[in-house]
Amino acid sequence: MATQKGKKTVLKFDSEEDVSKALAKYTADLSEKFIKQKGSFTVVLSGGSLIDTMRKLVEPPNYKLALDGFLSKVPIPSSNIYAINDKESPEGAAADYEARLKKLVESKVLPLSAISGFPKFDLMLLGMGPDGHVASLFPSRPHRHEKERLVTFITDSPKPPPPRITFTFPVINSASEIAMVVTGAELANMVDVALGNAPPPDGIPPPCTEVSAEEELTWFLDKDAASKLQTSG
Ligand SMILES: O=C(O)[C@H](O)[C@@H](O)[C@H](O)[C@H](O)COP(=O)(O)O
Repeated sequence: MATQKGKKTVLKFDSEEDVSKALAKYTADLSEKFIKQKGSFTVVLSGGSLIDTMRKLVEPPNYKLALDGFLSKVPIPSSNIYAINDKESPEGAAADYEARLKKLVESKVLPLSAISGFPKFDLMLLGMGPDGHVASLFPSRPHRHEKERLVTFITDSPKPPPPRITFTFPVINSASEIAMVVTGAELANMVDVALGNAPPPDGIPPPCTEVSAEEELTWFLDKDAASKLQTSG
């Protein structure tokens, strides 16, 4: 298990729709907070179904909330969006992304964590796979243990597409806030493992058990994903 630095909160909702609404408010509220604090809001978005679950940020009736609290305050010019350079090889794309991250630190867009010394994002929005992978850090791949680099890559991801780049845990766990957005019954067993209520299936703690945020890690679960948690959990 991660040496938990910040708080850990588990939120359970009746449906994925309710998760989506809560996630929109959570994101808009954090945007309000960080914009007030420092005039910027830095967010990392993982792939997968999370992107669809973010829909309420831009759908009515949440749209007004999201507009007032998020989109109007951080109209995101395309120059502020850092997509992966998929014209490069995985190795090249990882090096390119790492170089861009270092430039954001040099230009003071991203601070360094006073705890870890790694670049510190305000918010990371992450999903989790049934094997307990987070971002593209997979249980069976050594790069999950990378402790120096900011961005690494694999060419044989167990989840397609095979070539991927990913933030490493030193960067992920330096974030102020992390939302683990997990919905669906097929993830219920791994949620139980991730929250420390059940031993990992093969005795090796999967990446999801290593996630921690410097301020708060918040799990957004629907009823199905939370179905294995003890009722008091
Ligand atoms: O696939 C990606 O882009 C993400 O890096 C990966 O970590 C994803 O968040 C999980 O695999 C959950 O994906 P689903 O929510 O689509 O199952």
